Amino acid sequence: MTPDEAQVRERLRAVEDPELDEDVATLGLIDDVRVEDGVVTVAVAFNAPYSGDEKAMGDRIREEVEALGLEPDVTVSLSWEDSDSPLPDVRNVVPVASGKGGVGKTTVATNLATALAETGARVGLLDADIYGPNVPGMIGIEAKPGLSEDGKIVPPEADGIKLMSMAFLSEDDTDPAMLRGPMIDKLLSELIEETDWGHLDYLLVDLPPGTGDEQLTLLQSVPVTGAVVVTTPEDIALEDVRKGIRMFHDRGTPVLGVVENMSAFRCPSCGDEHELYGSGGGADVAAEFDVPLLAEIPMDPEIRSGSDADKPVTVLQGTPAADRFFDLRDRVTDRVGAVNRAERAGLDPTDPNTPTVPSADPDGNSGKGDAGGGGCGDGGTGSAGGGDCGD
Ligand SMILES: Nc1ncnc2c1ncn2[C@@H]1O[C@H](COP(=O)(O)OP(=O)(O)OP(=O)(O)O)[C@@H](O)[C@H]1O
Repeated sequence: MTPDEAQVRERLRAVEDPELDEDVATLGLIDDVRVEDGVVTVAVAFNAPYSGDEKAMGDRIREEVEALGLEPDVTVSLSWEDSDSPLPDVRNVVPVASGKGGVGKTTVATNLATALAETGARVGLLDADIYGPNVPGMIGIEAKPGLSEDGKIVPPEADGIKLMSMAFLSEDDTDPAMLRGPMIDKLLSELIEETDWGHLDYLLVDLPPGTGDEQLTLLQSVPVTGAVVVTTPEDIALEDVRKGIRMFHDRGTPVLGVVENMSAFRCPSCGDEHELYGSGGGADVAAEFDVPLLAEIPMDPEIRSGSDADKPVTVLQGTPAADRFFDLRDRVTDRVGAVNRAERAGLDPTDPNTPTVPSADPDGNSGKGDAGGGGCGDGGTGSAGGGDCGD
């Protein structure tokens, strides 16, 4: 006799979530199961396109369905969509922040954006660094934004990334560095909401350094998935990064993790790495706040010349520096997935490493949305090129 939906759900208890230490059915991540003509359609509540963990879980679900003698069709459900959000078509907003200036925040944001775009993810980058909006230069975008028929700003695009920057504003006699308080709030909100981003898997935001009003404006105006916090290893930077992490946690915003930049000097001739400013500071701060250390990126002339030549180093494949950023991308997508799934499961998304008994109904009847939305290969939005669930 063909197994029914309840039996399939029971079988899916064998699929463990690697971050939340619980199975996907118990966590309430199976939105729907349908059995029809030997095909099982499973709609999963995953929302981190190109996350290796979510791809692996998709593969495991397929294996379990096949073991029941049925053909699997794993799709991403649309239950994540939030029509009340000011950015309903943007799946994940990820600010890149730093406690102090000059630590390499923009370098990390631009390289992370190009590394994400390299996978095929739909990526936007908002350069909200009011005091030094330098992303267009670093990423090599010369085109200016356009205007759509319905009056929205159309961001220029390069290397698969849509970019909006405070730098574009200086064209109309407005020096962003002269702006203060409410004007900054207004401009930032406009840049975010009046831009026609289209469907995005990830919108990265290069925040101004520090822990002031501009950062808070952003946190208030859009639903932030989680922040990447960048620091250098020396003590003074670490003190500032602590403030940054506290700011996010005080507002209930998850911190995806810490990036220690310029953690050592990579000698271009011998390839060895030499610690100039000490090491392990980023790891210590990450441990102190119980968030992951996402990457240790050495000071590398390739990274520097990449920014100077308007090409993030991740556009060049196969260099040691590019590989660090590809690893960072993989960690970030997995963490985005973990934070989203923790929230979905009723766990504390600011602390997904500490699972508690989930409040979700173990039968998966979360009551949120229905299944059958876009397949795992299309990011659940119906258009091409999005999420990857192991197809
Ligand atoms: N790992 C690295 N190796 C070599 N050079 C780097 C590295 N990270 C950043 N740089 C260089 O350091 C300079 C400052 O970096 P970046 O502009 O990214 O810092 P920032 O934190 O965004 O600064 P700001 O606070 O001014 O916005 C740039 O010239 C960049 O190319």
